[in-house]
Order: sequence, then structure tokens, then C-alpha cells
Amino acid sequence: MRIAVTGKSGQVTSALQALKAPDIQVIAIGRPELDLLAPSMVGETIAKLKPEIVVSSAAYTAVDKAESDEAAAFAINRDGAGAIAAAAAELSIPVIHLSTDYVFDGDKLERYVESDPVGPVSVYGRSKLEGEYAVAAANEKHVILRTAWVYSTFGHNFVKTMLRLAETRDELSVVSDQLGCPTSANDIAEAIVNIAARLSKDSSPDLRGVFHLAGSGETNWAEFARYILSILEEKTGRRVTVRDIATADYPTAAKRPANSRLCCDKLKRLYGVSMPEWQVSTRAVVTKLLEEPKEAV
Ligand SMILES: NC(=O)C1=CN([C@@H]2O[C@H](COP(=O)(O)OP(=O)(O)OC[C@H]3O[C@@H](n4cnc5c(N)ncnc54)[C@H](OP(=O)(O)O)[C@@H]3O)[C@@H](O)[C@H]2O)C=CC1
Ligand SMILES: Cc1cn([C@H]2C[C@H](O)[C@@H](COP(=O)(O)OP(=O)(O)O[C@H]3O[C@@H](C)C(=O)[C@@H](O)[C@H]3O)O2)c(=O)[nH]c1=O
Ligand SMILES: [Mg+2]
Repeated sequence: MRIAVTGKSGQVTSALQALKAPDIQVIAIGRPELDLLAPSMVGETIAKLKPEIVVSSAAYTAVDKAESDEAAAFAINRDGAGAIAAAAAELSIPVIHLSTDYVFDGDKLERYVESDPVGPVSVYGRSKLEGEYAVAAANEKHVILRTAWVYSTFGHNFVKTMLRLAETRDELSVVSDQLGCPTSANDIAEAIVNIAARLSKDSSPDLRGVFHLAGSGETNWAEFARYILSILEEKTGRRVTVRDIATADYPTAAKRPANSRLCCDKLKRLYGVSMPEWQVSTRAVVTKLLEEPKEAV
């Protein structure tokens, strides 16, 4: 199967490219040939690749920066995503689009299910929500995967930030009052390939729509950091502690949901896809990062 994925160096794109799945060809398309800020050539660029499915992964993901760069965030996350979905529709092929837990306001006390009301509290979250609507409107063959707290050996993410800060500090202060589900980009990539394979041979409407896809279990950012640093200590002997702080003590431009834990039962029910425990995948990524020479990390 030929899968075209948007974004070149992104975490999910890189994980898809690193997958060693037989019969899967991943073609990454991004800047300069495909710039979501100037999507006029999107249709032509994608058609040339002759994909069987399109994964829409490229996005404006700088959550704080988006607060003062709203036009670009919406141009990429709403209009760009819509253009990608439309390009797939032109070819009569499905689009798998990545969205985020930040479409929720965080006030729910339990895990969020797909049918829960949305209410983003940041520009990034609003732009991604508008992207969901644009994708759904442009291509009826759509699967929108809301994922969360993505980390990997690639690109930028919280795991890499914690390991970097731990090089020069003996204690890190991290918020403990935001709950969520850390998700490995490798696990997302595997799930995407399974979903794509099923979608390409089964046009049942039940398989379309919004699905939650996140690592199993749940945690908060401070606990996540503590787990990352426990592996650092185990592997290198370096001990760095984590101090729990409140969101109010870590001011950021963007507001984040206090709870964005995702219930992923729908994906399991309809696709038979479930994700590993977040600790298992975090351990694999941290171990790999610690083994890699510094320049490559
Ligand atoms: N990271 C996270 O924690 C989460 C991410 N998501 C969603 O998952 C998806 C994948 O995220 P992730 O892999 O972490 O993303 P990254 O932040 O790692 O990468 C973003 C990608 O978007 C591309 N991109 C940005 N602007 C443009 C543009 N104007 N034109 C073309 N490409 C552009 C980048 O291109 P280039 O390679 O050229 O830099 C890069 O490949 C996104 O849709 C994101 O919203 C959802 C929940 C959590
Ligand atoms: C670096 C750092 C962060 N924090 C806090 C800030 C924030 O509340 C939380 C996580 O910080 P980050 O900036 O890594 O996370 P953030 O950019 O909010 O991550 C989000 O990215 C987008 C793309 C998504 O879609 C979301 O699912 C989510 O993964 O940790 C600390 O408390 N201490 C620290 O030293
Ligand atoms: Mg960030």
C-alpha cells in the first residue's frame, strides 16, 4: 500500500518512515514542494504520488507560539488540513487526519469519549478543531485520530526536553495538575498502518469519523517526567528529582486542559486496535535516546 504523509521531519511522519512493515510504502511530502501556508498546489502534488491513502500529519504544533500567531495556526491546521482532505477526495481515497486532546476544555472529571462536547481553550486547540471540521467536510472517507502528548526519538517533545534539562539541573519543576495520556509516535504509526489497511478494503461507514488514539493508562506531566528520569538514573546513575508544581506556578502563553485523558474504546471496538501502556513505550524511547550519540539526538 502506498501511503502519502504530510510533513517531512515531524514525529509521526518519521515514525511512519521508520516502520518496517512489509508491503507499506511511506512517501513523506512537505516543504518546499507542499507548503500548507500556500496550498494551491496541494491537489496536483498529491495526485502525482498516486497514493492509496493520505495521512494528514503536518500541523502548526507550537502551542504557546500559536497564541500570537493565530493566522498561521489556522491557515495550516484548518485550511491546510482541509486542502489535504480535499486532495484525497479528488482521488476518491481516504484521509487519516491527526488531531489532538487539546480540542477539549479539560473540565470533565472522567476520560473523554469521542461524542463529548468540545471546547478548546487555546488557539492551537481551536485551529485543530476547525481542522477536524474542514477534513470531515472535504472528504467523506475520513478518519480523524485524536492523539495526545506525543513523544519519540524524533523532533521535539517533552521526553527530549526533560532529558536535555536533566543534563544541567538536579531538580526539575513540573506541573502535576494536568492529566493526560502520553503516546509514542511509533505506536501511532503502527496503529495508522493497521487502520489504513482496514480502510482500504472496507468502506463501512462505521469505520469513519472521529476516534481517540492514545497510550494506555494515564498520568500527569510531573509523574511522566519522574518516570523518564527514573530510567535515566537506572541507565546512567545520574539522579534528577522532580518537584510537583501547579499550573499557576508555570505561566505559559497558552492555557492547557487540566484533564485531557482520552478513552480509546471506540477504536478497539471498531478496528481491534489498542495501544501499549505508556510506561512500556516511554521506556523504549528513553532507552534509545540514551544509547544514541548526542549529535543524533
Ligand atoms: N506533538 C504532540 O504532542 C501531538 C500532536 N498531535 C497532532 O499530531 C500530528 C503530528 O504531530 P507531530 O508529528 O508531533 O508534529 P511535529 O511538530 O513533530 O511536526 C510538525 C510537522 O508539520 C510540518 N509543517 C508545519 N508547518 C507546515 C507547513 N506550512 N507546510 C507543510 N508542513 C508543515 C512540519 O514540517 P517540516 O518537517 O518541514 O518541519 C513537520 O513535519 C499533528 O497534526 C499534531 O497536531 C496531536 C496530539 C499531540
Ligand atoms: C518544560 C516544562 C514544561 N512544563 C509543563 C508545561 C505544560 O503544561 C506541560 C507540557 O509541556 P509541553 O510544552 O511539552 O507540552 P505541550 O506543548 O502543551 O504539548 C502538547 O502539544 C500539542 C501539539 C498537543 O497536541 C498536545 O497533546 C500536547 O502534547 O509541562 C513544566 O511544568 N515544566 C517544564 O520544565
Ligand atoms: Mg510544546
